[in-house]
Amino acid sequence: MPTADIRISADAIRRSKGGTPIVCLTAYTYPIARLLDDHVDLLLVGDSVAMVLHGHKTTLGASLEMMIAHGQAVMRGSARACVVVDLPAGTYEDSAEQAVASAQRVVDETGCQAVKLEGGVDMARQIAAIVAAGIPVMGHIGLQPQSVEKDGGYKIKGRTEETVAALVRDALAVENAGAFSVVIEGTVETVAADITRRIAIPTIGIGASGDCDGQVLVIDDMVGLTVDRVPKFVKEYATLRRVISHAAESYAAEVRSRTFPGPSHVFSAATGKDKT
Ligand SMILES: Nc1nc(=O)c2c([nH]1)NC[C@@H]1CN(c3ccc(C(=O)N[C@@H](CCC(=O)O)C(=O)O)cc3)CN21
Ligand SMILES: CC(C)C(=O)C(=O)O
Ligand SMILES: [Mg+2]
Repeated sequence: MPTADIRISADAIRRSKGGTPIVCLTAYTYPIARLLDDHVDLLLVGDSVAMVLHGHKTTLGASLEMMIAHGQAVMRGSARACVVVDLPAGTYEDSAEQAVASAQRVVDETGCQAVKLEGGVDMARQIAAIVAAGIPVMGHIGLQPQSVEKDGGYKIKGRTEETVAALVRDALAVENAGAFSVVIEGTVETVAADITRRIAIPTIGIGASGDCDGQVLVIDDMVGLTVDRVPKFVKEYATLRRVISHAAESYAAEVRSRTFPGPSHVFSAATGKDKT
């Protein structure tokens, strides 16, 4: 079990701009949180959980209940990392009141350090209201997966002058609304680097720029567990697909040949180990 409950706060993340890059990964489960907690600054319970663990086609399959259940699992498995939980689509866009109610429920039921929501100028009121309620907010601009249907796919942002200007306006709006940091996803590299220089809160890049103040990846992508095609910006540091497939192949062969269970996996009457 995790011991010391001295977590990195959202404010500590905010103050770390300009220092060592911020290390962030998504986490959705207790064992993965246990394994990552020693190595990262920030664990993001992303709404990507709907796709990665639940098999939904898009992140629009995430619900507040799903995010809370995974947020609780990640909090149980971590002690040190700052834990941020995504607000899923349909739980914050309508009004500041709806956004505060959803954020408050996530924090009350999980104990996480902060929430994240997608949007810039269009969500500034929601961000400001959640911050005013005492809950730190991480912004998310650029490619916004919750807008995949409106956008007609996962399209890289900032390829035209107008979209570059819109990205800068979004970054400034998120900063001015009081967010402690902002994810920049799927943008032209120079635009993310430029925004990083222009705002005082840390930028966390994903498919954005090495000049961002930190980086994030989906954990299953990073360890090579994603079975569907991974985005171009992913680097696989392991190939767990292969490890799991080989383990299942060996297990199946041993069950069919009656090699498993072996003598050490069964209980004999003599030792009494099978008595209850
Ligand atoms: N496993 C996983 N990892 C992720 O990083 C991730 C998800 N799932 N699901 C939600 C979003 C979607 N993501 C993506 C997916 C593809 C591109 C991408 O490479 N887009 C190309 C092709 C666009 C198209 O097909 O039209 C581009 O050039 O824009 C970017 C981000 C990132 N997020
Ligand atoms: C990849 C990050 C930024 C995310 O929003 C998610 O995993 O849902
Ligand atoms: Mg997300």
